[in-house]
Amino acid sequence: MRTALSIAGSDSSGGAGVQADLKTMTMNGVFAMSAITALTAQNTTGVTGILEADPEFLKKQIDAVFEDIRPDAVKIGMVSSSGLIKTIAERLQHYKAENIVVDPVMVATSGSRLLEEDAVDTLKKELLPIATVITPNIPEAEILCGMEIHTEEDMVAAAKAIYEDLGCAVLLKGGHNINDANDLLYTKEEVSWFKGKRINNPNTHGTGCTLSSAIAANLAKGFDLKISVQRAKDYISRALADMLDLGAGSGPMNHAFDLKDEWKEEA
Ligand SMILES: Nc1ncnc2c1ncn2[C@@H]1O[C@H](COP(=O)(O)OP(=O)(O)OP(=O)(O)O)[C@@H](O)[C@H]1O
Ligand SMILES: Cc1ncc(CO)c(N)n1
Repeated sequence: MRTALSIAGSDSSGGAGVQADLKTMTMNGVFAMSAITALTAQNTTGVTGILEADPEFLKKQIDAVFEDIRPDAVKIGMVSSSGLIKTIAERLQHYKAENIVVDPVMVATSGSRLLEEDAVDTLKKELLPIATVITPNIPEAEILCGMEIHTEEDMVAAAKAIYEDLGCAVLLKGGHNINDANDLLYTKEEVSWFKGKRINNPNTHGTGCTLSSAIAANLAKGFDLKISVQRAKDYISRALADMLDLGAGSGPMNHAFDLKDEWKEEA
């Protein structure tokens, strides 16, 4: 069985973070493991507390995984602060990890900061350049490239600027657009659009975590990046279409839908 590791924060309400990652990876047919960067006390209405792991303990978790069950892919979500980012980058390079998907999580859907402001530079210098692909949403991409994004042309220009600055493929997510949910993949070879019909579901807590984990799971199974992104997009559309409605705020997606074997198959 193929394997994947989520390096991310815990979401007590189960919709985002490590909990979303493990559900998504399992549904996509890989064995899922975790190294937790931070505990959050969180629900659909917001984050009420954050307790970071210390970098030495995060290192122990990553070492425990790599020295026993080497992951075929690694997804990285909430990294919280510079010390944790440096530890992750150093360990992944040490183990020559492959298929690294970084979701540069900065602010939760509810508005709480999940990355310290002064850690953005460390993220850009140390972690993003070693990624196979990064998956910023529009506000995150604006911070990474310093330009405003209003149109699809702006999305192409921003993804190009980030690619040229950091050297990693960029999947710029359009989930924050009003009318559609079109994502743009910018790689060394080509620019591809993944067109998505916007599903009228306000419960989008954890969409970014789910998409990046589904990409990692499909890379782990041997699909190339473009196919992995398409399969991940199909997965998230299916999960959103279930219209689960839990909690008072932006609720989580359903992952426990009837499983088709095609979600699990390897390349
Ligand atoms: N209402 C929707 N209908 C269809 N697809 C959506 C919808 N909302 C988001 N998506 C898709 O979900 C994925 C995640 O996108 P989004 O831009 O919402 O990420 P994010 O802001 O990082 O998520 P998070 O809310 O977890 O921080 C993208 O593929 C996006 O196109
Ligand atoms: C722990 C955690 N990671 C990521 C996100 C982004 O959705 C969140 N809300 N919580």
